[in-house]
Amino acid sequence: MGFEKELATALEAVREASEICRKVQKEIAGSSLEKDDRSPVTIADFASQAVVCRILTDAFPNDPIIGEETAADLLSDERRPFLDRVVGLLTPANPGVHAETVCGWIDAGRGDGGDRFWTLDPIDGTKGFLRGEQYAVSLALIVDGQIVVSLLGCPNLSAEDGWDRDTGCLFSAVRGKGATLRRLDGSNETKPVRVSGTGKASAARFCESVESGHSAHGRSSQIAALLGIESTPVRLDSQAKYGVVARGEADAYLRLPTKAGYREKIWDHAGGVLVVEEAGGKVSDVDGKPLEFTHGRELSANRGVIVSNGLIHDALLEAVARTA
Ligand SMILES: Nc1ncnc2c1ncn2[C@@H]1O[C@H](COP(=O)(O)O)[C@@H](OP(=O)(O)O)[C@H]1O
Ligand SMILES: [Mg+2]
Ligand SMILES: [Mg+2]
Ligand SMILES: [Mg+2]
Repeated sequence: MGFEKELATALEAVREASEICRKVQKEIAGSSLEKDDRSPVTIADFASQAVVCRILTDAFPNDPIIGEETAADLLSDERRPFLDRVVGLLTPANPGVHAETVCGWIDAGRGDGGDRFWTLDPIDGTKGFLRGEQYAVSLALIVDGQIVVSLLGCPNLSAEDGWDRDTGCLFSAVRGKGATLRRLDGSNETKPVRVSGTGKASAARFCESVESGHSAHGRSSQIAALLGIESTPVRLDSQAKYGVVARGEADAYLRLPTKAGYREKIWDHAGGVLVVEEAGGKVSDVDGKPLEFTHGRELSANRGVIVSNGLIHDALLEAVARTA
């Protein structure tokens, strides 16, 4: 199956959501609040989830969506002004839309898994978004446990080679059909995406999370030292890290477990994984096992994530094991 309709619908959804995110990021002050787990969320996270869920549900009414956000975080009286701002972001494209309708769109992302479902991170890297740095809109379709379509909209990641640098870029992949880069505007010009050819682990350029609470920075420098790597890792937020490995600007992305018990969420990876794999790279957990997208909202069978150009993957896993 070619998944043409799925890809076209997902491209439209990620583009529309990214446009809203860009608009909010220009006037970000006062646009965020804290969730029960103390992590930040902004009006753009909710608006992005609403837009993507609306577009997906229109096109594929039977497909469940597992999204990060829930409208429950907007429903107290004191948060009503915040909800009204989310509605305001959706009004230009949906004149007269009501708060209840918007909450319904957001909660279309509360689906369960199954044989065929979508997973959505409406803004991955919310902390980066708030700092004016990298973030991504991440969307993937999973069928029978396999990611078959994946997209990463990266509004603050420059497109390469003469493309307008301010446009941002959009990675996509369909299983068996390769990975592709587009500008984030309406243009449909595409470029193939390929990982680097770096075969010597000592020459590897790492990237990792900005947030040391999300990935153990100390351990990644031990791993780099073991491999004889002298360059310092590039730190950037969000699944944009998958994008930079996919297009060969970095050779590996290490996400090393921190405090015991944290399980990675499927939406923090699904959009990036297939882009890297279809670009010729490899993704596994720290034990070398493939990521399993068949256990609901979490990657509960995996610990950490190692992403590479493929060529240096075994060397990375060996060094990871030696620092365990
Ligand atoms: N203790 C933890 N360990 C690993 N990841 C965590 C974490 N706490 C939060 N995260 C996840 O890290 C994601 C951001 O990753 P990165 O640091 O690569 O930008 C967050 O996504 P959101 O920003 O969508 O909430 C969040 O889901
Ligand atoms: Mg979050
Ligand atoms: Mg995320
Ligand atoms: Mg998020």
